[in-house]
Amino acid sequence: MTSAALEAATPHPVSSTPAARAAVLSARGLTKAYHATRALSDLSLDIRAGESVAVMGPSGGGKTTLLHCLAGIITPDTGQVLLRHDDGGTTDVARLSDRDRSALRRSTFGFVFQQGLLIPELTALENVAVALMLLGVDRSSAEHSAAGWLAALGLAGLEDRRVGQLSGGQAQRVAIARAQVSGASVIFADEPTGALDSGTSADVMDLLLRSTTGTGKTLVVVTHDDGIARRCARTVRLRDGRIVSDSLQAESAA
Ligand SMILES: Nc1ncnc2c1ncn2[C@@H]1O[C@H](COP(=O)(O)OP(=O)(O)OP(=O)(O)O)[C@@H](O)[C@H]1O
Repeated sequence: MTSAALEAATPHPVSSTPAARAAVLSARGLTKAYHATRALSDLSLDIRAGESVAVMGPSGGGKTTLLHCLAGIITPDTGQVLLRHDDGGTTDVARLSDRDRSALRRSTFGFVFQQGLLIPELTALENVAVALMLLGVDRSSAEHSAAGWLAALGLAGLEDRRVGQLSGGQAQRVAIARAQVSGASVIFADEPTGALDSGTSADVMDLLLRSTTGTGKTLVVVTHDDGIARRCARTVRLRDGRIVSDSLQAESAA
């Protein structure tokens, strides 16, 4: 697979001009508590367009809560999540209605989780195409785009397999395709390789990076795996809902 093939499969390529390196997502003073548990504590973070950010730290440190706030899956108790648009305008994701946050998640964000969240009754092709059909794209066009993404991720020939007939690594590649087929510009991944062996994990992570930051998109990955974090350009460590370190990798895949 070449990056040209990936770009060809991307229906809405994202600009990678220097101007696009401004923060695409800015968390400002995020606080989130679950009863007596403070999951996030006055947390601020800028994520630049086109960067890969690994979010690490001990269990219970607030990684998933941060990712869910950034992605508009949940709202913080206080603070802002500013999403910058191509025209320079911003939206505070934390202040949108449930309905608008759902629409934003479908159009602008993509998600890859540990289990892939694929629908077992559907084929690989249908699992990817359904993301476009939910946006109103007709079935034939959706399946055409889905087939392009599957091919770009090395899954040509497996389009008609159901999820149970795929290996863990193949299923995660389907999930990567589904996360991006709608033209999402920011991809969120929570332990995307957590269920894979180390060799497969490295391959899937490389594909995730090449298909996202490799084509100008932004990737935020929650991981416990140092090997995955080292492949990202930047690592942010959380503890007790606060950022305790934020560092750039000297060398990385993105
Ligand atoms: N829905 C919830 N209800 C109650 N408490 C929650 C909920 N979600 C998270 N928490 C608590 O908030 C804190 C942060 O959780 P979070 O899942 O963000 O941490 P994490 O760093 O992702 O942990 P892990 O590495 O174990 O997945 C933890 O103490 C957790 O128990």
